[in-house]
Amino acid sequence: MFLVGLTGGIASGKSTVAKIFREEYGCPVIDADVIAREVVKSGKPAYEKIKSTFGEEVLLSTGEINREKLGQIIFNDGGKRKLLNAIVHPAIKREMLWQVFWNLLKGHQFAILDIPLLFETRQMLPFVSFSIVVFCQEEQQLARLMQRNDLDEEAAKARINSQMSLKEKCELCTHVIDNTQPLDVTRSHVKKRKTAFTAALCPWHSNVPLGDSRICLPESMVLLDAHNTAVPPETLGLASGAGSVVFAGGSPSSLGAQTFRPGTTSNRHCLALLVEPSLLLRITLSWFRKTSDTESRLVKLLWLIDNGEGITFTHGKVKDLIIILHLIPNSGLGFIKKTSQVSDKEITHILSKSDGPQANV
Ligand SMILES: CC(C)(COP(=O)(O)OP(=O)(O)OC[C@H]1O[C@@H](n2cnc3c(N)ncnc32)[C@H](O)[C@@H]1O)[C@@H](O)C(=O)NCCC(=O)NCCS
Ligand SMILES: Nc1ncnc2c1ncn2[C@@H]1O[C@H](COP(=O)(O)OP(=O)(O)OP(=O)(O)O)[C@@H](O)[C@H]1O
Repeated sequence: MFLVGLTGGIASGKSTVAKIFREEYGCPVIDADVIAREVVKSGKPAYEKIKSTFGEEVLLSTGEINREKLGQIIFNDGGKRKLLNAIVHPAIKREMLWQVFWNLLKGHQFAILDIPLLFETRQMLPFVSFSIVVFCQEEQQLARLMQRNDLDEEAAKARINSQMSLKEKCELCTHVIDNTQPLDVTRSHVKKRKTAFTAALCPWHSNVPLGDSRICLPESMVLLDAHNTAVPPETLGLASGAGSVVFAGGSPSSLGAQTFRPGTTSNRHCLALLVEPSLLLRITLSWFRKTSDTESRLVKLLWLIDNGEGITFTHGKVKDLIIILHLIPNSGLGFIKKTSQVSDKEITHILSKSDGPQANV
């Protein structure tokens, strides 16, 4: 599975384009604005922090956040905006990764992440393989924003100026969708992009971008086991291409971090086995089936993804089957590591008995 970041300026047409992807092509769209509303609902941790940081004056009589009031504050004060972002953005990122994971389980080959601040915060940038900027002219943006939100020019400009300019974003993205014309023209641009993304789907392992620092995950990891002896060359290539940090060691408790030196084969004591997402999925699903407490397991899994950590099963004679669930652009899902003696059949058997992760790496 790969992810496509959809961004632009305020009111440049992201939601309009996202709707076309979703309704006309059935693409899953994960919308940061929608999530941003969910995570600040009354009672949620972010809500409590907003209340204590900004005071009761940003609440409605119902107790919910007064979005208009909070908007007036943060779009006119960079310091306050930073405060709000620091409260809300981690929760948005977490929920986005959660939804990405669900879409993966549903078998979607790619998902669109609609993120207005993709390039400003850069939080989700490491996860996207492509980025689309929805572009329109400055005067169109201003007019559309004033009309849609019923804002005067000054208020609309404050919102526009709180973001990176559209021109700058166009230089950072991989694709631009021109939304300066009537919607039918925009629709035809979306169609072209959809076709390009579908064409980008190829066997997951041959689709890993090597050496492109912009779209590789700097923090992507491969887990290596010091007791094993062989490193498949493609794994080395992948690791070095992705600028990976490699963890090496003999057991989960003795795993120590060491930086992988791209291009060297000096770290001989390891076996990192890449498997197709379908196998990973089967393993993951078999794990979920075994528990009535699926939700908390998923939360934990998400945490592990979020933190780029692994999961260790310690059932039976195999002690170090380690599954790394780490989203790698273009690559499917991540890495699985197991000891060389274990066959897939044995893994299935072990997992059928396993009661889930016993220790985190
Ligand atoms: C300030 C809030 C309460 C205003 O709510 P309101 O309903 O008026 O606007 P809405 O949430 O629909 O956002 C509209 C657009 O404003 C822009 N925007 C929103 N927050 C920000 C921000 N912190 N910085 C710059 N632009 C922003 C985006 O382009 C977004 O699409 C709300 O936007 C918010 O909670 N923002 C912080 C969370 C955030 O950064 N959201 C953007 C998604 S990453
Ligand atoms: N091609 C177009 N022609 C005319 N109006 C358009 C066009 N595209 C979008 N609009 C209008 O412009 C406004 C902003 O569009 P939209 O809500 O899609 O922007 P957005 O980038 O998602 O905004 P935000 O950053 O606030 O989430 C809407 O009222 C929409 O109907």
